[in-house]
Amino acid sequence: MTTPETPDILQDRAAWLERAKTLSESLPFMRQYSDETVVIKFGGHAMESDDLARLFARDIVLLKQVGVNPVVVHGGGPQIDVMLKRLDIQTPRVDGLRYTDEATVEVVEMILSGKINKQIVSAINEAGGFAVGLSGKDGHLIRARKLRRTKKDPDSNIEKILDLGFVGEPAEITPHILDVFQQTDVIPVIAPVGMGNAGETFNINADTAAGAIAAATNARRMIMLTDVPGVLDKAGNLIPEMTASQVAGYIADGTISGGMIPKVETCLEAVTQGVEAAVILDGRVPHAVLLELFTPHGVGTLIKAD
Ligand SMILES: Nc1ncnc2c1ncn2[C@@H]1O[C@H](COP(=O)(O)OP(=O)(O)O)[C@@H](O)[C@H]1O
Ligand SMILES: CC(=O)N[C@@H](CCC(=O)OP(=O)(O)O)C(=O)O
Repeated sequence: MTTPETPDILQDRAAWLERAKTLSESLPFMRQYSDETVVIKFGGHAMESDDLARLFARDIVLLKQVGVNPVVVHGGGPQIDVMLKRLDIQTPRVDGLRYTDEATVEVVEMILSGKINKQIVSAINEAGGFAVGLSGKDGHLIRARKLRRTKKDPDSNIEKILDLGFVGEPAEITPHILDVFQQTDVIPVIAPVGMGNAGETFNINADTAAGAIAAATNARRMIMLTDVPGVLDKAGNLIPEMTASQVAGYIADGTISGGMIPKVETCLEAVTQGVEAAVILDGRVPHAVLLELFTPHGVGTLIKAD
């Protein structure tokens, strides 16, 4: 005899069966990444919704639980913007990088190493994980130096040296402290702040820091979570795959601009240095990391060497 609940129960059962099937199908992918390091860059835009930040934290805990070694490197650009505005400090950006004077670098370190880092650590710990927050200063993880970069002056066509103040770049990564965590249940969460030889603090673009850490840890994959579906062409369509020479062309013709420049450059650098694949993904999509790693339905832009 059927009761009024029967259809619901059957529906529930079908839904759970579907979930069990999905889980079972992800087994070969999980095996593929078992004991492998995956560096995940969690961008400031991707973390703006509390719900998404909670889902992200759960996904990171799940990765660790199934034997992957996730290393989280986070940004916080929009959150730094808010604090600088409150303090009435004006800072321009050049090609996606924040000009960083002495007052700004203090705020950058406070927001990245203090506020955001601890928010992510807390979210992962609340989700049942065991996260530890570090900045590039801890354990000499990121020894930094002043960023050396030139830019062509559009009028004279002459390469000019860019002086971005306390913007740094990784000079040397000492992954020793991360190696220690790999043998344990600890999930490292890294703020992109580094120390120079003279003890000065450098503000490092989070994408750049993630790339350097991915290369130094021989990561299998680097995943960049941001607030767009990936790299878009001029008509707004997703570019599913890009090689080094295509990246250069897209930057030159203005298709790729602003914060997307350090992202694609970092991905290229990472794959050139041995990271198997670098992907730019939409962090606003729930479970974007799990979809990318454990299903054949990864979406976004994959960056490959030429
Ligand atoms: N070709 C492009 N495709 C997609 N986004 C682009 C492109 N060129 C520039 N962008 C900009 O880059 C931004 C992502 O970089 P950024 O703001 O630094 O993100 P995050 O905070 O996640 O690091 C996008 O929101 C978009 O405004
Ligand atoms: C030099 C430089 O630009 N540093 C970045 C560091 C944070 C960051 O990269 O955050 P997102 O990943 O959210 O953009 C900044 O000051 O905003």
